[in-house]
Amino acid sequence: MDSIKVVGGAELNGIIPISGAKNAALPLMIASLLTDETLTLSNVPRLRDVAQLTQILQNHGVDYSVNGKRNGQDELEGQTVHLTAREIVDTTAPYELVSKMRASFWVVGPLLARCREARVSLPGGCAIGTRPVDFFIDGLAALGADIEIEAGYVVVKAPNGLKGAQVVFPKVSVGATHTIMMAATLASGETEIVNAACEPEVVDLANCLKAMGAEIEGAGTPTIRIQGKPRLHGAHHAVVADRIETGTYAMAVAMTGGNVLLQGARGDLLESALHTLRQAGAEITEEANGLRVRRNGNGIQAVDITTEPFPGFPTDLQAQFMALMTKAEGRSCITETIFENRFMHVQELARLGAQIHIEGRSAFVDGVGTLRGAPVMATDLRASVSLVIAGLAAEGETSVSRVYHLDRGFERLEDKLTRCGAQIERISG
Ligand SMILES: CC(=O)N[C@H]1[C@@H](OP(=O)(O)OP(=O)(O)OC[C@H]2O[C@@H](n3ccc(=O)[nH]c3=O)[C@H](O)[C@@H]2O)O[C@H](CO)[C@@H](O)[C@@H]1O
Ligand SMILES: C=C(OP(=O)(O)O)C(=O)O
Repeated sequence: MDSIKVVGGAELNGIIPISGAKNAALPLMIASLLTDETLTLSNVPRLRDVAQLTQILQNHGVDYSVNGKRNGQDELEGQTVHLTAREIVDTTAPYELVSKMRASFWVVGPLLARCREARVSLPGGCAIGTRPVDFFIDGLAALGADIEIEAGYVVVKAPNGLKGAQVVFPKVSVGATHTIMMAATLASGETEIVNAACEPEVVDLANCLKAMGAEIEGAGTPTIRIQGKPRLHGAHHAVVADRIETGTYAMAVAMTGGNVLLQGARGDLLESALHTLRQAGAEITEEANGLRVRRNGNGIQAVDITTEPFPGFPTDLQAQFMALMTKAEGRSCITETIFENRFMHVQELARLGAQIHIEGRSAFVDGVGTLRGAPVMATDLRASVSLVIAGLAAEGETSVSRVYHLDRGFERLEDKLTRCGAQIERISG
């Protein structure tokens, strides 16, 4: 299995292009199931999760093609993909495919809305909590679906089609919001989603659905209203910039020092995280073509954070922020409120010399002067990249194994960091 070798100590200086967001690209690709016309998506990142979802969609009958530019720039740019679900040939999403990635479960909404039935395996995904699907089941039932769980599969049927209704989520869920919003676009009448997720990826999906002919109001607020339509049509949509990749590299620069332009980044998508980074001592400025992050000389201050749904501090940046806090001056308290098991990076950061102890939902990080490189391993995507960030500032060599986690969500990670002066390489093995 491949690993990533990082030799710490170098500052980061230069330009890092920000890719299209994984967490937007995935639901956008799934939206192609809602129409028999072609959905064209540009700025799609080249990631393992995108390849995995492509396989799942192809299994349903989606025709998939890519036409990136065939010149030297191509490898640096997001790809443009065309997805055409002229006919759904199979309404089953099998365990072998769905168990690898949480978001693949979301096909249940479009398949049910378009074909009036679906059989979708219970999902997998990052091991960060139990991650049930009760909100999806209750939401689809509210739209009139009959639902049974059979041998690990969610079997949904709506022989007379879905009917618009009020769907109230007990807790904010990004995936359940995506799924019910997509299903409701083809239901009869109005659907109101109450306590909807406000994440930028929900807004991006809503914008694409609107371009496909859906009528949606309120995306980005806790109440979304959808007027169902008999059919949607093809469209062209560009995937929004990845706010988690943006925050990750901003934290890497805060960690190592230096001066990097995060090209194409949108500050309005991660104000809470940027505010926290400024409090910690990073200088962040908006420029015409992105965000510039600098830290020159000054130390990093300890800051407390609590993860929250958007616009709060994102759980997907918690591990990276913890890595930064391992070298801060003072004690930081990091509280995780979204997932009950998202501190798996703590014991690995400890291998590098970090001082962290956990009390319930909070981790207390006492900054240390020096981290020292070591072999480490992570069990999920953001935890893995937090170890890379720590390795960039550690003395000596850090080797991060289970690189396939990083490949799920970070496009050309080693290349982007190397171009800014980091000593980082992939070791095949
Ligand atoms: C591919 C993608 O976009 N993944 C993101 C998405 O995951 P995902 O959509 O899976 O996360 P949710 O927003 O659904 O999860 C939020 C919380 O709701 C709970 N819950 C959710 C559904 C349900 O039916 N029942 C239930 O109890 C979850 O266990 C969790 O505690 O949002 C998370 C929260 O911002 C991010 O960390 C993930 O990166
Ligand atoms: C948790 C994540 O992904 P997933 O929901 O696909 O497990 C993530 O992107 O950090």
